[in-house]
Amino acid sequence: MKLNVTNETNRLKAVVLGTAKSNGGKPNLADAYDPKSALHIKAGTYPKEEDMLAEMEQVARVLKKYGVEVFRPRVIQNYNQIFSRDIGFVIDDVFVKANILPDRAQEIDAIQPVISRLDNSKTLNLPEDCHVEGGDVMPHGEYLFVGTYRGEDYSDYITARTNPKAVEALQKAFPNKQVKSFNLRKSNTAPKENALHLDCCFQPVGNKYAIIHKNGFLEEEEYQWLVQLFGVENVFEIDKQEMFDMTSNIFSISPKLVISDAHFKRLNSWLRGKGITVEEVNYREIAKQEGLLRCSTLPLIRE
Ligand SMILES: NC(=[NH2+])NCCC[C@H](N)C(=O)O
Repeated sequence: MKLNVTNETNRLKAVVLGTAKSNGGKPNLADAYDPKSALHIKAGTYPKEEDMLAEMEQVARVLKKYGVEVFRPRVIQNYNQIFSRDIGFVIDDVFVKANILPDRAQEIDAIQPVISRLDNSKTLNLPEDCHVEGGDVMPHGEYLFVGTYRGEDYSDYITARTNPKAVEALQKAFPNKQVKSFNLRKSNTAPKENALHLDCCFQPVGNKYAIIHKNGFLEEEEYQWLVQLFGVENVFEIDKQEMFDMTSNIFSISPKLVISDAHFKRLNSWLRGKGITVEEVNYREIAKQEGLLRCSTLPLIRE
């Protein structure tokens, strides 16, 4: 299989879609690794497997409708495998294995059948002390955008998943790309103050647009840099509640076609106004675990 991903929106050909099968049910509060899951565990509203399964089937159906080849992970019993995005990522024709949160380390085994189809020279393992998850990594033509957390207290945050060492290693591994990193706001306890990954507060869409949440960025100038790159008139700014709802975490099948949540009324009508077709699904239960459509997909081939 020849991989190819150079941006977030080119016509999608092949993708891994996570699975909610045997996801292990409601974790103990102490075992939650993001604040939004913790909130729902406490409130007694943690999502049920059957509901999440049904939601993810809607996405599978849309992908198939548009002729996308869909791979699913092998099911590991009682293990959360919904958010395939984070376990690895494709940059150009290279598959990079993520050095993910130890709680999620087994997830990669489940896509071994996909990895084994790749040329060995086209897979990359970063050194163990380079922490990185796919939700923080976005190729964008000549650029590689990477969400990170640069604070000295990095290790206090279970919500900080990509460290500056990984940013450096990615720059070394992809010398032809200009790596642009973004210091993201982290909170272990307040989901509205937590940009868990870059894709929780930013994502390019269409051929020149982007969705963004200012408060997700710790450095004003890094936020401004993105706004200038896309042009202020092409940027859809979302508020705290919208970030909490995961509004930046839609998924592009092509520059003219996205999968979005039916509840994102404001975003969806803005997208349609830009000539983009919006396939709506219901992903409200998945969203309770602080991830959404981008997080549950791992693109392998885009045109
Ligand atoms: N790319 C993403 N934003 N992924 C979301 C992952 C959510 C999952 N609950 C975690 O904390 O790891």
